[in-house]
Amino acid sequence: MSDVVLRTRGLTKRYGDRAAVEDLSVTLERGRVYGLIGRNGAGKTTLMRMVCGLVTPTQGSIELLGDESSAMRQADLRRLGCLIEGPGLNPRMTARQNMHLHRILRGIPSESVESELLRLVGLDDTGRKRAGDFSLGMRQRLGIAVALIANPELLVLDEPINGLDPVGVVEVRDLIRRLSHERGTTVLVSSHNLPELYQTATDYLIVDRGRLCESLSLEELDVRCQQYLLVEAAEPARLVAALEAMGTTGMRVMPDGSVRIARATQGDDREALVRGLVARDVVPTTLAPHTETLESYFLSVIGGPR
Ligand SMILES: Nc1ncnc2c1ncn2[C@@H]1O[C@H](COP(=O)(O)OP(=O)(O)OP(=O)(O)O)[C@@H](O)[C@H]1O
Repeated sequence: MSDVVLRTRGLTKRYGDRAAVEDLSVTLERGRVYGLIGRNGAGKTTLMRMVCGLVTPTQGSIELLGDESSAMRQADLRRLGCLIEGPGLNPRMTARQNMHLHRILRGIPSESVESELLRLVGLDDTGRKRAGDFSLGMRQRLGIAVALIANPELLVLDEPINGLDPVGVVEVRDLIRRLSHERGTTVLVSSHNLPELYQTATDYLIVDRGRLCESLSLEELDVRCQQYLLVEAAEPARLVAALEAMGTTGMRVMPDGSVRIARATQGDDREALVRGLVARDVVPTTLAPHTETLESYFLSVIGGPR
């Protein structure tokens, strides 16, 4: 069985002459949790809507579970569950009745799936309480249970923790983790809460202005988020040339012209660094140790706040 669950190639969605998503190619593998990161309007929801067949791409292709077609077939979409822009629940129905309704609508014969999923999301003891009286966290979990009704291999969640209190956030996080660990479900989840995403995702997709800026695993992120020395000078190009001439390793030039030097590779001989730069007629205006977080890494990739 292939480990690739979803592959997009050159995926583009234009509204008028504006591209919401442009030439975006990603590969999602089985059992991994992909955190989709981008500022407001970056194209996250549009990408998710295309993946879920809710919006037709202007260009490019989506291959779901090895099956490629510009308009994905209904059978493929059954293997995909999504929670985009709030769960489609009937507020007058109980959790069980909502599950029952969606099971019948999706044509799933096995009734036992209702109890099984309600147990999985921790809503098996809500009895006669109606969904309209649930907390936001309970509603989100019920929405996820509904999205899971056809036992999908890919689950797409657009900002599932938006508006949740800390308890609700932990509940959704635990649920996502369990789904990937215990069921091998692949999850694509967007969030603006980067510290939370850091605890949930195994991989990160950073998008900006509709384009994929970077795709990296948690392990790669951790390597990059190690401690580093931030070096800045009045003329970034001369700074970089001087550092290269000094044989500096583990160096990363940022969009703002600053340079990050991984301390693991270069050590922490700041004095030698200053001497080397000054000898090459470059005076560092900043030379300071830093530790990167997912948040600062994200900002460094997209070029900082606009
Ligand atoms: N139906 C539509 N018609 C016209 N423009 C749209 C439509 N849907 C999205 N857009 C535009 O596409 C761009 C990307 O929007 P999208 O909702 O995908 O971003 P996002 O990353 O999900 O943002 P947010 O984090 O605020 O939810 C935005 O400029 C938005 O205005």
